[in-house]
Amino acid sequence: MPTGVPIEIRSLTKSFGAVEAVTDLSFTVQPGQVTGFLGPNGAGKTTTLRVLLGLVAASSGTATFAGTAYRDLTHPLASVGTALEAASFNPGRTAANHLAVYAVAAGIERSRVGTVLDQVGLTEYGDRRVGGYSLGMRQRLGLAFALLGDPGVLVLDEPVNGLDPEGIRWMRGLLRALAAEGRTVLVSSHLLTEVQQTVDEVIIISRGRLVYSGTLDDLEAGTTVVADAPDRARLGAALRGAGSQIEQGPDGLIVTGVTAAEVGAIALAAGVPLSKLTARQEGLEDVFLELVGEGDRA
Ligand SMILES: Nc1ncnc2c1ncn2[C@@H]1O[C@H](COP(=O)(O)OP(=O)(O)OP(=O)(O)O)[C@@H](O)[C@H]1O
Repeated sequence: MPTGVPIEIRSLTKSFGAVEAVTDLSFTVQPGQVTGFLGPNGAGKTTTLRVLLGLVAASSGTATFAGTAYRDLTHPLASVGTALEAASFNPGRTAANHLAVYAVAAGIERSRVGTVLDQVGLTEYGDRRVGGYSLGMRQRLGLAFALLGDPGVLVLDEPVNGLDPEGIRWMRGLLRALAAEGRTVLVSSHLLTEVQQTVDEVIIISRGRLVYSGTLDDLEAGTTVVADAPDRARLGAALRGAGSQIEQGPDGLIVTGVTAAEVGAIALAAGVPLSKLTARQEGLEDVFLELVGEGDRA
């Protein structure tokens, strides 16, 4: 059984002329779990993955597999399986033919072609030309290619994009099973909801910088407090004075970054009687949008 190694991104910066796509980015992706690599469009996910896979050079910093750069891997396809977005397959060739060509070139047993087609549910379509494939079938073929060398690490760019709900459920099961075997599985997406039930860990970037790295559970624990007082302005001033972030909500002040008990204590200390105090679990997507600075657009 292939075992995964950590993916290590260290102080990675990548500029394209005047555009800094990735800035001083550091994170580690551990084996044995599915990690989501999240951020809105243009956040720098694809750039990070392209540097990791040796497709573009970093401006500074490193992106390695346990210290080894992709180009220095002895057997790349057998170590790291990749499916980048918009993978291009010759439309005139069949899926089985495509995979066989790659297998032969990489010295991988031809029997793996049937195995991976089976793994991704394309066995009965293996002899059809890829030109007739739906987006979802192309995604499955991309994954079949990634699995061809039975690698310990999988790097997948937007793998559920284009899949129907049934396909997403299937992909979730497969990725979780691959991680449970000890592989390192990194899955990028611009939608947290799309991968929410698939990932254990999340890395969130925005404008090329890390904004969150940790478990999905910890991310979910973000709470908001709604508080109100007959004298709302005084309550607002007291909370602001204590360093809390507040905004006007329909039924009170929405306070972030503190617990309900802390809001109560701040109000008491300021001598402001409260008329309302409730802790509200934020929707996960709200937390995500807040982190990436798109809360206003939610
Ligand atoms: N080859 C390039 N030349 C110039 N700018 C680039 C190039 N590649 C990416 N960028 C810029 O770098 C930034 C990050 O892009 P990137 O594609 O990495 O983001 P992303 O998070 O993958 O977004 P998406 O989800 O849309 O793919 C963007 O501002 C993009 O315009």
